[in-house]
Amino acid sequence: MVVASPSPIKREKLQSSIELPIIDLSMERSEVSRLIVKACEDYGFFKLINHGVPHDIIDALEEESFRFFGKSAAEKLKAGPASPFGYGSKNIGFNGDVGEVEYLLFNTNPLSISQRSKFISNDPSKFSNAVKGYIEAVREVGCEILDLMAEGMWVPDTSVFSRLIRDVDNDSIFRLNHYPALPLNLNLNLKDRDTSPSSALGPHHLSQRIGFGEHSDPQILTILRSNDVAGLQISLQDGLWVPVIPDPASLCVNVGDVLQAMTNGRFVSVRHRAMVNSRKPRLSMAYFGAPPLHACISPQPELFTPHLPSLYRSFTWAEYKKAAYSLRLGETRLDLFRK
Ligand SMILES: C=C1C[C@]23C[C@@]1(O)CC[C@H]2[C@@]12CC[C@H](O)[C@@](C)(C(=O)O1)[C@H]2[C@@H]3C(=O)O
Ligand SMILES: O=C(O)CCC(=O)C(=O)O
Ligand SMILES: [Fe+2]
Repeated sequence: MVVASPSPIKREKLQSSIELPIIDLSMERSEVSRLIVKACEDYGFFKLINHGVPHDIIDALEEESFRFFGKSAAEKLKAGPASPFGYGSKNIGFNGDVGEVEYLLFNTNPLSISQRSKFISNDPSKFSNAVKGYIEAVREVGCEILDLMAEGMWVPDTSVFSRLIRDVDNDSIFRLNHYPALPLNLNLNLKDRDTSPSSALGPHHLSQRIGFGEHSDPQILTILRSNDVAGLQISLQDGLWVPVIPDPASLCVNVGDVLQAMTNGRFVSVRHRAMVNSRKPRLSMAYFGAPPLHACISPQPELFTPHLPSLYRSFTWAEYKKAAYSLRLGETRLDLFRK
């Protein structure tokens, strides 16, 4: 029997907020590709500015998302359960993980979005157009970033990564996460105070509650946009969590497990999590670019060196996905595919 996680209240050492590398997509191409490669090697994460996703597309989706999450629980449950697509609350995946989050998960196929929207909105075409418009725009950014990565690593076939998420059979998914603000009684609960001097939690030094527990993303890359509320943290060294400064104008890009394997470990799929630590609700929208199920994933031979031969065995995305979905959120599943 699967047992739910214990209480998500945690007291841990936090490093003060860091500024991730900020990459301006409007800069000169070879410089952008050099900076992206460096960020993916050093952090596995970066922020993208001047990304070209129109503000009205982002605003429309934010508005539609808040409209949905503002509905009554009974109304929202009509869009669930998330098995795997649809509405979910607190339960994440199928293996007992829980967090202070509610979410909508979609397959990025336009037809599937139209059908699902009927259970989500009173104006399904308005909702589905907002989701489709955003996904289309963000996928283009994803393809561009993947091409820039290949160029920056001197991989001759520069579409080797982007081809996988452009494929008509790509298995990409899209997620809207809503982290409700803490109820006032929890916000003021003295026993939840974090007295650690290194706490970066703001003036009240409240202990944090886990919204979305620590994990790496299984896919190729993730593009995440959030409102102006803090919550995302990344694990740079073992046991040290670093809060990411929220910036609604930028997109936060991170390397997924598949890209770590394809780059033979040169890029890192970094563990991250989202906390609920605010009096304001947090909304994040995450595009997870994934290959077709039958696609064969293997490290790029150009990235082998005499000191670093192939680290991972070849596998299909279907094989990897099956392993990921059969394990807990925090599992380091890519290790199962090491040679
Ligand atoms: C516990 C789980 C939730 C998850 C599937 C998994 O079994 C392990 C990976 C989890 C994750 C993390 C990134 C994405 O948010 C996600 C949609 C994904 O592809 O892998 C989630 C899965 C989920 O919430 O269903
Ligand atoms: O909401 C966030 O900032 C992070 C969510 C996340 O990591 C995920 O959905 O995989
Ligand atoms: Fe994630």
